Amino acid sequence: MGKLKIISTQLQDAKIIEPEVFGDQRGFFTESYSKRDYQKLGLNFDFIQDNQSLSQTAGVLRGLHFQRGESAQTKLIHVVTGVVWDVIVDLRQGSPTYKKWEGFIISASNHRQLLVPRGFAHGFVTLTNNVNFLYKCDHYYDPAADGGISYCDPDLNINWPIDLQQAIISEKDAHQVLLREFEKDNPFIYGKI
Ligand SMILES: Cc1cn([C@H]2C[C@H](O)[C@@H](COP(=O)(O)OP(=O)(O)O[C@H]3O[C@@H](C)C(=O)[C@@H](O)[C@H]3O)O2)c(=O)[nH]c1=O
Repeated sequence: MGKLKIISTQLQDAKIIEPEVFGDQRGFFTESYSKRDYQKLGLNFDFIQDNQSLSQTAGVLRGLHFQRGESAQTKLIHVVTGVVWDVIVDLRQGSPTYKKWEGFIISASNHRQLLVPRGFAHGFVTLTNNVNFLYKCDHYYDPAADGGISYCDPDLNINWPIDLQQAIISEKDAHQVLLREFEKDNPFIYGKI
């Protein structure tokens, strides 16, 4: 059992969590997730899918992604090798932080976890080679509800800490629509809160 530190962010309901890390001459040990301890902090989620991605080089940009409506996912993310700049955007109409974004350094060495609430878009860019990125989700992958918006949407104006011309981006993410176009076709990405 380790002590968890929970840190608020500028965005409503999004949290940074710092698990206790026990270091010794071999390296370290940490409980990367304990349902019981998270529940004690009011982080009461039923995580049912774990995902891992490897990004082989610095400059890989993934996002911005979310699942719509009933299939929306809470994500609990962390990094086990390397460093990312992670960004979240509150897409919940009615939220006091609707359409605001915030970025965080999440790395293997800072052990930080980011709790991304349902109704948020999520993305990251790798700042080192060989980034192993892990996240838990509380809803299964639902390709029919898969949603994405452009990482360079001028209405969001995300200040990515890299040269975007050099970024390595999937075909899908290179062609994501702007939030305002997405919302025209899908008036309720998540619903009003
Ligand atoms: C997300 C996901 C993808 N896939 C498949 C679909 C596709 O063929 C392949 C690669 O998917 P993508 O290109 O969407 O992978 P990626 O761009 O890494 O997508 C991820 O990006 C980050 C930012 C997130 O927030 C995640 O929720 C997820 O959307 O994996 C699954 O089978 N299950 C899943 O849960």
